[in-house]
Amino acid sequence: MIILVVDDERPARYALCKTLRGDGRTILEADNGELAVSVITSQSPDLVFLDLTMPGKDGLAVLDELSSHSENEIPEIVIVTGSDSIANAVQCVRRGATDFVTKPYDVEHIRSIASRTEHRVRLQEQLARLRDDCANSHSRGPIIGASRAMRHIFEQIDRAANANLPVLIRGESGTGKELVAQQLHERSDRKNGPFLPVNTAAISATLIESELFGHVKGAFTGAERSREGVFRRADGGTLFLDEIGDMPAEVQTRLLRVLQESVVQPVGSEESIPVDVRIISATHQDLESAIENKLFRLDLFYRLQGIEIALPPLRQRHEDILLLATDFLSNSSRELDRSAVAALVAHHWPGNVRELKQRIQSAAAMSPNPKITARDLGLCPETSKLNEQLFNDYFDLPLTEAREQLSSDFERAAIIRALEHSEGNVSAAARSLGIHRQSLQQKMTKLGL
Ligand SMILES: Nc1ncnc2c1ncn2[C@@H]1O[C@H](COP(=O)(O)OP(=O)(O)OP(=O)(O)O)[C@@H](O)[C@H]1O
Repeated sequence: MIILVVDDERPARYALCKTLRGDGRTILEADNGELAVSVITSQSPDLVFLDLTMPGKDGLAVLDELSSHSENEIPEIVIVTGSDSIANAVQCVRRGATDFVTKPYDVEHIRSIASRTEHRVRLQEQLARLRDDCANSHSRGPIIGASRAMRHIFEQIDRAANANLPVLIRGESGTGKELVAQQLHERSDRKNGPFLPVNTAAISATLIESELFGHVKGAFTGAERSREGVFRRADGGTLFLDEIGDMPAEVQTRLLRVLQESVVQPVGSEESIPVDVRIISATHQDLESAIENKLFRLDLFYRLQGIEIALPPLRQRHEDILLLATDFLSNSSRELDRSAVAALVAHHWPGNVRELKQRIQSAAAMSPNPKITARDLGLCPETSKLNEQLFNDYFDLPLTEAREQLSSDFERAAIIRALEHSEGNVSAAARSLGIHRQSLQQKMTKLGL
């Protein structure tokens, strides 16, 4: 804790400083109002004992000046005054001072004021730490998640960021693999270097080598100029190789060489150029079966896998769904209604967070009402429920019974969905289902709708 003692009289300052001395306390002194203002603004003391009567800028003027700097928080200020100027001291309290003491002061009273501030400072520090911990446990940069699985991912990001080993990120499409790769880069010593994402599945097999390693002029028909390639462009930074499960075999071989020797050889060149690049790769493919089927090199797999981070699908982390949904809505004035909340939690999320983001953002843009419904999200609660339980409820039944039950459950869900879409208009629902109105009415009666 920092305490500032302001008094123009040296012996008075000395006595107060002596009274206040203690473990963990830094005591600063100022012998005039000007200096007091400058120390308060530059050192941000936690507690100030301010003499009211001083030549030049007195205590009241110091307070006035501090309150005119509205950007700075006024610290806890205790006015020290003679018994003849209590009225002025009261004035000071009105202008923002916390308290006042009269001279000759009681030493124990002064010490108790300091202890009280010390206690407050400690509580504030604890609160700030808790707030940080809390914010930290729910996000890493733009990555949000409160589930146990995501908190584990956050710990892995923290540990892996500076490990300077390759990282292989696995997970279904839309689970946030690229976001994780970015955070690993942002939190590493390489953060001032480039972060280059390359979708290896999107580059044509004929161009991929030149894309990754570059080429020299004339290396092949159409190579009118030499090209650097992403490895050299990412020198000193991180290269994010996405969809590595779809990389052609000959590129796998050359990539392995770069990883083993840290040199690249541009297409058409004999020259080996050293590169310092950290590789983070990602895939949604089952690499083990690709290896078994000789589609992916085992030695390359081991090279890329240095550290493995496996992102769980969204349907396995229900706690994150509403947290993410609320975050995706944060720039809009819309809210989710109860049907939307139920549907979000029940949906199977085949497209993971990408699908959630897209559904929320499009509902927020398109919904005419302030409350977003399940229908605005394109999620009918009945079908979502069916989706979630799909097949699970039927496995224990004999096959023929299961087939009948499944068919009748599906019919019910399809009818409810069609009726919801047509806002209860039976003719329109029948049209969308491709059946006659009477037939739909009979089915509705049978199903008790
Ligand atoms: N935990 C998360 N918090 C916030 N946004 C997320 C999270 N996970 C994914 N997203 C968002 O979802 C979208 C898809 O994420 P990303 O591109 O990182 O997924 P991916 O696993 O790399 O997908 P793909 O395999 O299809 O390339 C992005 O808009 C991303 O910002």
